[in-house]
Amino acid sequence: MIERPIIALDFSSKAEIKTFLNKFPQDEPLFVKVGMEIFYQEGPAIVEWLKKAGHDIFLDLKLHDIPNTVQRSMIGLAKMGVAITTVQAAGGHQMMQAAKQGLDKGTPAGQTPPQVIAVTQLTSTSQAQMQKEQLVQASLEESVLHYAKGAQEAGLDGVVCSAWEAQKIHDVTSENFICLTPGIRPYGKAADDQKRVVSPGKAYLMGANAIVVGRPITLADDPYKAYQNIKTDWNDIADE
Ligand SMILES: O=C(O)c1cc(=O)[nH]c(=O)n1[C@@H]1O[C@H](COP(=O)(O)O)[C@@H](O)[C@H]1O
Repeated sequence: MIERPIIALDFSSKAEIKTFLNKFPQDEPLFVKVGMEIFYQEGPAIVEWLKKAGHDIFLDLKLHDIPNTVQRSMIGLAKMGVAITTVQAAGGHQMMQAAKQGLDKGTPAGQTPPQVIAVTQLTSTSQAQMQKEQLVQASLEESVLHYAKGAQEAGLDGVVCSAWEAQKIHDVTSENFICLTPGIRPYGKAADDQKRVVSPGKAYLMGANAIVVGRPITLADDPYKAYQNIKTDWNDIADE
């Protein structure tokens, strides 16, 4: 289990991230998510800068391409020294294997390769939407479980999913197969564009191994307080 909530740094510039992180104690190492929004603005330098400040990085670029392209991209990504990265499960078995091979090949000697997890069905997707837009006849849960089994068979470390699916994923894979869950909302907070939302404590009870939280922290009046409250909810139940 990753005890710190992973904070999604969904900002469009380093300056905005600086302002945001200045609201946290400067000696507190965080686990942060660098996603497409900031990565496409600032490039790998943002990862380097956050690492230097002592933070662990989840680099979420959701790779999805032919196996050769994904493998070669992962060789480059592995040099950035991040803890976790992502691919799209829909890219298929061979692509996921290629991602893992690329990370193993690209990781400098003596370092541990990043863990790689597969995005299943986005937490902003509802079952009705999935069936209509992706022309999938299965239920959303069946689709997520199918992707999770495929990711495990391809040698990946886990999946990104909603907490609603986490326990069943563990049942069909293993207890240590990572279920990293976004779509986290403390009780009473707006779901925004998310469809499958769960509170931090409930996510733990439902089998999540890690939570990713963006707007409930980044848009809070007091981000550090919001972070601490979420961390307490997530850890308190986990400690019981
Ligand atoms: O891969 C992700 O991180 C991800 C997958 C998913 O299914 N749903 C999802 O919300 N995310 C990410 O998790 C974060 C959630 O942000 P908030 O909805 O603001 O808490 C965003 O950075 C999303 O990109």
